[in-house]
Amino acid sequence: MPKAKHEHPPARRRTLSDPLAAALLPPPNESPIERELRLKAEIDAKKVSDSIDDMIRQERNDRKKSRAEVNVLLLGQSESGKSTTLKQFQLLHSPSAFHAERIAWRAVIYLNLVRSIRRILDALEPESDAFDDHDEVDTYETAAVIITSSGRPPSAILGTRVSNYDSYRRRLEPLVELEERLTRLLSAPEEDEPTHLGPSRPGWDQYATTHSNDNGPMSPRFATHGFPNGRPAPTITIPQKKQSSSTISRTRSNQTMSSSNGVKEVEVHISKNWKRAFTLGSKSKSPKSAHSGEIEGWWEDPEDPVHTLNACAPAMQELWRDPQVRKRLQEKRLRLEESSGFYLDEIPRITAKKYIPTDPDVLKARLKTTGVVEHTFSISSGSNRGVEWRIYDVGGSRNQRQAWAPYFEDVNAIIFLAPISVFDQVLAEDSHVNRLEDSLVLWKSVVSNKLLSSVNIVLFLNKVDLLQAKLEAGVKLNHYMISYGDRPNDYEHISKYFRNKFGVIHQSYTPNKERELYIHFTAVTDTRRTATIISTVRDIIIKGNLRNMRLV
Ligand SMILES: Nc1nc2c(ncn2[C@@H]2O[C@H](COP(=O)(O)OP(=O)(O)OP(=O)(O)O)[C@@H](O)[C@H]2O)c(=O)[nH]1
Ligand SMILES: [Mg+2]
Repeated sequence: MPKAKHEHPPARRRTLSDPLAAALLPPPNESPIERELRLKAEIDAKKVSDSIDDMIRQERNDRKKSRAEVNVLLLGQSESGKSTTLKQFQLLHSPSAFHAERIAWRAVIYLNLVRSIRRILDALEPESDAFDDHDEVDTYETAAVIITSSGRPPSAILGTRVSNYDSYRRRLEPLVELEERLTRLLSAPEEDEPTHLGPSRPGWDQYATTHSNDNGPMSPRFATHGFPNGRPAPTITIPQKKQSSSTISRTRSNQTMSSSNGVKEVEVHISKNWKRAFTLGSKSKSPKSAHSGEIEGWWEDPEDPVHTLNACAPAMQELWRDPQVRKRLQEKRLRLEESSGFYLDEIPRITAKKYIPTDPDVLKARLKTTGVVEHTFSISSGSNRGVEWRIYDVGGSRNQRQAWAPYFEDVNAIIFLAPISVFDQVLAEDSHVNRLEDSLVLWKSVVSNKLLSSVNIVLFLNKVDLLQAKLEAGVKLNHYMISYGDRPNDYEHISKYFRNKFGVIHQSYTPNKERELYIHFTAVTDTRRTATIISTVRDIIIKGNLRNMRLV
């Protein structure tokens, strides 16, 4: 029943050209008794209307409950740990699917390793010092290069010479071609900056499975050139939901634009197809069969990258362990350990012919997200039983952020990731912007967003392991954040400081003063620790959701 019909007629005069207004006007010459009866009838009618409204609301809530659906959006700058958090959700709630995909991460891990080696070699290059000024701040994707040469001691500028440099270059030459090959495999050939995945060389094509493409249209490359074996091409799969084609093309063109700033990196849209494409389907069906040796594996294929890696392993190992190299990296403030460099400590294992990525390897594999990746799973135990969770993982770099807004409307909760170890780093996409400052600005814009006012927000102050390591290495926060003053440069004080800084922004800018903010210190690559946090977060989200539904 339309509400307007039961409201008391307002005192102001209504125009009689409005038939509804005319109908609601009190009859002319109404007696006091008639007026009393009319008002009573209106009050009764309003009661009926309200009870109908209540019923409708209840029905809607019941419907929501029976669907029991929770939409969670992972937000935060690039490299904040969103995709890693999604992997942890997968590992916790669909472990068999996660494990089935492990082998597909091999290419990414290889590329991460090869890029780390290349970055070391570049850093050792004697001429590189000549260009080492402010505009040359290293902004490679997985870079952990922090600051510029300004203020460095002259010894650092001149640099330690690595006596075996030429020999390393020569012995590791095959990796140059391998890096290109892997990049092409994981990228689209027609774009300067890779944005999606696809085998690009005949030797690699055979790694694709013959599954039909169940996840979207053929890629332009497939349409133009075709693939042998009628194999489907992996495609960018930005969910269509609420996204017009213009949004999608805008996303794409922005991705291309970002290459113009000289930042070369692999951007890969994680899709089922991509994972299938690199499951080495025809040769090895699963890690189990590879172990059991029932069927021959990729290691018997001379085209497989493992052979180049395996052959270069001793040289890689020597390079990484060379004290002169370590010294030079220190001078250049290159902290590879913080990014994909962790594979450098595991060279023999990772380059082994029958290497199968472990869970921690997959969690550490770095693959930049473009577009929005959706992952759905049901929780089969505890108070969340039967709830369908839909988690959206977005690309966090600046040119990706315009794709977030369409997801704000339906979201129940946001997990915002702010890495707090990055206080001395600059953005990969803009070397003039401090990463932590960028996170704070982004945080402010999310918490102040009116569309999100009733959305539960959980803040992950992430990468605390790296923060600890950095502080232990003597990096001073107050060199980068003057406001920190002369407080102790230890984890306890600094973590509190960050908690407070983010908390105050929420308090000051939230449009909903009732909203509680949940803050966790996280290292999302750590499975045990993250599993506990995830289960707490799940409960918070479910409770908050029920509370919100009652308020509908
Ligand atoms: N040591 C450590 N590494 C982390 C942590 N969180 C994420 N990483 C690593 O940081 C890198 C970037 O993480 P991602 O999850 O890919 O970052 P993202 O937010 O999805 O980045 P975009 O897709 O570019 O938006 C990966 O190599 C992760 O393994 C952490 O808490 N500790
Ligand atoms: Mg990501």
